[in-house]
Amino acid sequence: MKHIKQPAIDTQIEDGRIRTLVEGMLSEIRANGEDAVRKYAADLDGWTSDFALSDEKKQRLIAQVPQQTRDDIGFAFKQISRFAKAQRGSIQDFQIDTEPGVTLGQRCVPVDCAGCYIPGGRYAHVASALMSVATAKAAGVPFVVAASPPRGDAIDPSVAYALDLAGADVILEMGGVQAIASMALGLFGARPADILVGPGNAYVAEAKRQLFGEIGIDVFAGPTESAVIADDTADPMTVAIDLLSQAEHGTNSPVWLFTTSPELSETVARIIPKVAADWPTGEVALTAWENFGEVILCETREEMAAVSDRYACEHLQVQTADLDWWLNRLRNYGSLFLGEGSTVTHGDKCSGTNHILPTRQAARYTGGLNVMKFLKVLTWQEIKTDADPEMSAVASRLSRVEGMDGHARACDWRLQKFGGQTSWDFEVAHQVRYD
Ligand SMILES: NC(=O)c1ccc[n+]([C@@H]2O[C@H](COP(=O)([O-])OP(=O)(O)OC[C@H]3O[C@@H](n4cnc5c(N)ncnc54)[C@H](O)[C@@H]3O)[C@@H](O)[C@H]2O)c1
Ligand SMILES: [Zn+2]
Repeated sequence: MKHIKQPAIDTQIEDGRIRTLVEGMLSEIRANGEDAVRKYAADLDGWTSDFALSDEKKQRLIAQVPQQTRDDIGFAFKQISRFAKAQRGSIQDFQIDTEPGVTLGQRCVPVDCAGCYIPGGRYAHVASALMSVATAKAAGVPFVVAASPPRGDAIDPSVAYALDLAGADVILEMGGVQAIASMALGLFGARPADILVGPGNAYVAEAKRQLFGEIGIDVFAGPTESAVIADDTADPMTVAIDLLSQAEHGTNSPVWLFTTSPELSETVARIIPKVAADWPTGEVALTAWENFGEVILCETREEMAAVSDRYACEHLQVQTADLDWWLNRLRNYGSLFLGEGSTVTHGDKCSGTNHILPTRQAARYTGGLNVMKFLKVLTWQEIKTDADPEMSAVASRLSRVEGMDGHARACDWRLQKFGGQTSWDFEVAHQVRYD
């Protein structure tokens, strides 16, 4: 494997700066609550109005949304909900009788309240509003709080429409770390969230990371990443456009090309600046390409697969002759886009799979947002008093192997009470009981 193009910037230094800054903001908000949030919203976003979006203002915003946009948001909502509901159907409650009188079960119970962050700094992330809220609702979450940074004197009207359509119960016009903290702590009349979901910039992703434990989070969904795997059958122009289209997310959005074709790698690197020349967002995309773009030339498809799995990219496109081989072989990615007909934009906006996906190699251990993230898989059991006593006898003996005599006695008591077996002198227990 050979690096044809390397990134120009070291992300480690930036990570340390953001970690410290977010730590300070969260502790300030814990100490001074809503006052601290108001200060950050004013300083960072120039916002000094109320945060909770009133019904009257929401209706005014929604009225501004053109019919075509409503229809398109409706289309995306339908696709995303269909996929999410199919996911919900794929995980079931069940119970199983493992022995006579022994029943074990699983129940999938949604969290009470989800906090959904919808980014809105550089772009109005309309689709993100659907991805999080519609998925939470498909999972059966009864109460959803959403927060999105205001753009001018309100959140984006199309975001307001999408949030309303998807069923958000409370909407906060607020962005960044302060919005994440407000949803976690239940400030400004919002219920404290049990889980925080949604993508965001490096500050937002870091705030979620630091709050994890105290509150659930979906995934580490920071600045967008994209990679293309291409062999010599791929069209260099399609590859260049696809890489640039995702680099558009922000100047810290890396894009990677893994290829076995020296010609393709050379052509793509050469044409990228020319392709971006007339894009309205070309400067952002090109800066991201310069700062973080990488091109890696591999000897074989096996080596490409290994490199790709190591990068564990958020979005992964495959433009090769042998798509089935790749689908079966690849193990680490947030979402996979197979063939030249699929591009990340399809999944980002409306095809139906979720676009809130793991970044920074988190795809090694998790997929993206899905209904399961909002569900707790709870287990239960009923061991009948006339069940085979062996269950209690084994539990008792294993407890003593571990040195836990109290645990053992909880079973010994039952063995004696229901099975007539004695392995312990029950005199004291009887005395206490009949005193
Ligand atoms: N991983 C995913 O699934 C996924 C999906 C879509 C978008 N994204 C990412 O979401 C991000 C959206 O970023 P964005 O910035 O446009 O919107 P954002 O809403 O995430 O962030 C805007 C907020 O950041 C805060 N902020 C800005 N500068 C700050 C500073 N110096 N210190 C503290 N806080 C500051 C402000 O309060 C502002 O409201 C992009 O990085 C994009 O790549 C990721
Ligand atoms: Zn994207």
